[in-house]
Amino acid sequence: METYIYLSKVADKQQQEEEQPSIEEQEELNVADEQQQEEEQPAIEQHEQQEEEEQPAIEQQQELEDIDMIRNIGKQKCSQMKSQIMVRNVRVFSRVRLLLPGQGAANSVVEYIGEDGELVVRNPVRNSTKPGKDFCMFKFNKVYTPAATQAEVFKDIEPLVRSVMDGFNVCIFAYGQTRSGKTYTMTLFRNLIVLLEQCAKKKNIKKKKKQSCKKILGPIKRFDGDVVEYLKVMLLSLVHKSRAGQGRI
Ligand SMILES: Nc1ncnc2c1ncn2[C@@H]1O[C@H](COP(=O)(O)OP(=O)(O)OP(=O)(O)O)[C@@H](O)[C@H]1O
Repeated sequence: METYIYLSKVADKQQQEEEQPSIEEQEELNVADEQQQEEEQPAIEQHEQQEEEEQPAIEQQQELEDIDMIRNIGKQKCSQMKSQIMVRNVRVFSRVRLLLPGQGAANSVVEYIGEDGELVVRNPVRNSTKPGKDFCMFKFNKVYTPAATQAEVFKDIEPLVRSVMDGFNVCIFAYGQTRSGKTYTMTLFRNLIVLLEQCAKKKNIKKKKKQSCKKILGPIKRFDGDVVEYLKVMLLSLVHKSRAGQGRI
């Protein structure tokens, strides 16, 4: 193999020497080249000038394409956001109430509270004969431990009030068995009323926002009683309407 390469190299060298033009021939070739270049020069200049003239148009076209692309991305993002909002339209939070005096810790059925909304409860029927049925896991948007304060819960509800001020319809309600802490949690609405009142009084705020706040506050103020009671009445009337087939929740 090595011998073959060597021979081929020698042959190549001989061929190159034969193909090499003489000095006179080379000079002739150079002159011809220069002549050709001179002839082509105006055409090249014309082409360059044309490119220069077309450049702003190309840049403009590019700009328009970029704007189109940004718009399309914007539209996609908007529809993505819309679907995300739809998915997150209903949020379910669970609040585990602390045990009240007289309720022994042994009676608690809560086995595990995860940070991502997992809640594992134990079957209160002891010595269940069905294996695998002793524990049940639920998934919520968030689970508040018995240590969670009212302020912590309110922090998550507050953005909903802000969206009410922006004109969105929001419904918050508590559901659970008796003495599970619904009224206790709903007293947070007193804080919401304070927020709405502040919004309605603010000077540097949009007219639409002010109107939304006043619209909600109006019937609450006219109600002769506590705000939580007002909300209970509202919810109850909705349930009655729904039962009578006149409306729905
Ligand atoms: N997170 C909590 N921390 C401290 N005490 C609580 C908590 N949640 C509820 N409680 C107390 O538990 C008791 C029952 O709560 P609450 O009255 O809110 O229950 P409820 O679900 O509204 O009951 P009902 O359905 O009978 O109206 C009250 O004495 C309340 O103060």
